[in-house]
Amino acid sequence: MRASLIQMHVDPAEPVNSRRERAGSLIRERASSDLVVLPELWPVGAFAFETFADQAEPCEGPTHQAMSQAARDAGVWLHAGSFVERAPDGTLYNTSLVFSPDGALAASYRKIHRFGFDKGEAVLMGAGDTPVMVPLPDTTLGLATCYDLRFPELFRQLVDAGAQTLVIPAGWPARRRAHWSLLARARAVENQSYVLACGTAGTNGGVEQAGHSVVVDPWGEVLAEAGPYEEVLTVDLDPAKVAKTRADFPALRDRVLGLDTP
Ligand SMILES: NC(=O)CCC(=O)C(=O)O
Repeated sequence: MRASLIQMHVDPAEPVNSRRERAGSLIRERASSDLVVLPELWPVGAFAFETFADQAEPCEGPTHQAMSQAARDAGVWLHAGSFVERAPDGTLYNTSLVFSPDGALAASYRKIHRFGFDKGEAVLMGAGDTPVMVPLPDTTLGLATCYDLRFPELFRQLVDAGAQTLVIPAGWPARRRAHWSLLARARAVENQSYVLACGTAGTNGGVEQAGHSVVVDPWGEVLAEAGPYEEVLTVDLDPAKVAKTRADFPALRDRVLGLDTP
């Protein structure tokens, strides 16, 4: 299974429409991949909070349409990263979309853990409350977004429900790059799963982005890692490696659940 992670440069100087077109072109260039992944909030920038309300779209807005078309043109499964969704009741969400190769929407996921503590995304957006998985022909995706990476219980829930490949679009800041790399590997090792973690390059909202998108295998080996600039990582995954790792080193089986609270 060939996966491509498109680490886009997100710069407020580039109009959203042209970035959307550019994303479509980059996806079409990856027609030889089975799965293409984009980062978090690439239309606007994960830290460009002041633009969220203006750039919010209904679920079937321009980003949905452009990504559906690109998935169909390329004939790929597309995790289209996330965009600012305006729900019918007016609430904003950080929403990821996954399209099948015929361009149909296969799944959407509203980010559960909002970043910013008492400001930014945490106050501007509503929180999702539903973990989401997407069955592909060769693997089952478990979806998470950026700050979710810090919450291992979400990933364990996804894995318990059958996820084998954890997909994490992000807009992770450069100053916490060490956490990003460490946590991506940790989630792969502890869950004996592939991790596809796709970030952005550039600076938005005054926050320099880390880049360094990474693909980690179920044993924790880094199969590919991007640098700090716009870049596409393409990696061949062996879906059977998940079951093999879990059988050869059955740590997931050895969990002890339901211990008394000390
Ligand atoms: N967009 C985000 O979720 C940023 C997360 C982050 O900066 C961190 O966890 O650190």
